[in-house]
This record gives sequence, structure tokens and C-alpha cells, in this order.
Amino acid sequence: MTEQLADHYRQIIQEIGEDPDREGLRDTPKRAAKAMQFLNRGYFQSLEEIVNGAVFESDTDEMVLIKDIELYSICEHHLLPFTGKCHIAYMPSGKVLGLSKFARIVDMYARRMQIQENLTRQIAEAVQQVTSARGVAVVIEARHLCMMMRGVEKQNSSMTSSVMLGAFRESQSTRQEFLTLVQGR
Ligand SMILES: Nc1nc2c(ncn2[C@@H]2O[C@H](COP(=O)(O)OP(=O)(O)OP(=O)(O)O)[C@@H](O)[C@H]2O)c(=O)[nH]1
Ligand SMILES: [Zn+2]
Repeated sequence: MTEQLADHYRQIIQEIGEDPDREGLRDTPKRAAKAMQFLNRGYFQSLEEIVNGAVFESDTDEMVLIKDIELYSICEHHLLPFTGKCHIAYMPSGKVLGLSKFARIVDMYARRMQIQENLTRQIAEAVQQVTSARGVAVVIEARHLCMMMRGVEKQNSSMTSSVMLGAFRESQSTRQEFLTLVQGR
């Protein structure tokens, strides 16, 4: 698969008008192929595999918030990166999830071709599925390189997307508590 991808990258380099055989570019098709595979490795992971059974019994029913999980993804329209931060909160219902697994869930979905809104929803639904929580909230703040280094070339705009499930959707005070905690940086 890497070889085939590398052949395509070689062709792209040629089509662009560069010489794929010049010294600096000789290994580039293979490097680019490996990089693209890395950035899309989320397609080959499953929720079960990354969670690895790290769901623990707990009596806590108060909000748990994991803030500022860094995120790197690829926009499905231009195949250019978007990067930012993800905040996840949930209201446990008898079960809590291992802390690192939130970051692994973010990565599993971010390492695919995405739009930010869908990524936000997929993370929220995955946390809900794994924890059976009373509610899950996810906020992503990101900057899209397709808007910065090409197209409209706006350097300072960012996009915030959110998905609220269960208690965060039904209770305004829960939602407010979450937003206050996220903004209190
Ligand atoms: N809602 C949303 N839009 C995105 C995301 N990533 C990229 N886009 C947008 O997808 C749109 C694609 O628009 P098109 O008009 O088909 O493509 P384009 O001609 O390259 O668009 P421009 O970027 O405006 O030059 C653009 O408005 C992008 O800004 C995302 O995560 N969410
Ligand atoms: Zn884009």
C-alpha cells in the first residue's frame, strides 16, 4: 500500500512540474506516503481496541472534564490540516473511563479525513457508547489551514463546534457549568 501511494505521490510531484528524481525529492514520495498513512491511521483502529477495557466502576456522578486535548486532523475537502483543542466532559453513571483513553478516542477520529462538526459528534458518541454516561459534551476549537494558507487566507479565525448529549442537552445548568469550566482558563 505504501508503494502504491508513493507511486501516486511521484506522479503528483511530476504533474506539478517538479523533478521527482532530483536529490532532495528522491525519497519524498515514500515519505509523503508514510506521512499520509500515519495521518489516516484512525481508519484501522477500533474503539474496543483503543479503550482496551479501561472502564472502571465508580460511584461518582459529578461532572468530569478533560480540557485542552490537542488535536491534529485533515480536512476532507482539501486534505490540509486543521489543528486545535478538544474539551470533553461527561456525567458518569456507575463507570469512568481511563483518562488517557479520551485522548486516544480524539486521535482515532482525528486521524481520518474529517470535517470538524462530524469529528466533534463522533468523539461525543464514542464516549457515550463506552461509558454509558448520563451526558457527554464535546467542544472543539480549531484553525483550518485551508482557510489560512490558501483560499480566503484568513490567519486569525477559528471555528468552535460543540455536541451535547443527554444531561448536557436537557439541563441548562449542567451545560452552563460545563461552558464555565471550559472557559475558565
Ligand atoms: N463546515 C466546515 N467546513 C469546512 C471544514 N473544513 C473545510 N471546510 C470548508 O469547506 C468548503 C469547501 O468549499 P468549496 O467551495 O467546495 O471549495 P473551495 O473552492 O476550495 O473553497 P474555498 O476554501 O472558499 O476556496 C470551504 O468553505 C471550506 O472552508 C470543516 O471542518 N467544517
Ligand atoms: Zn479544507
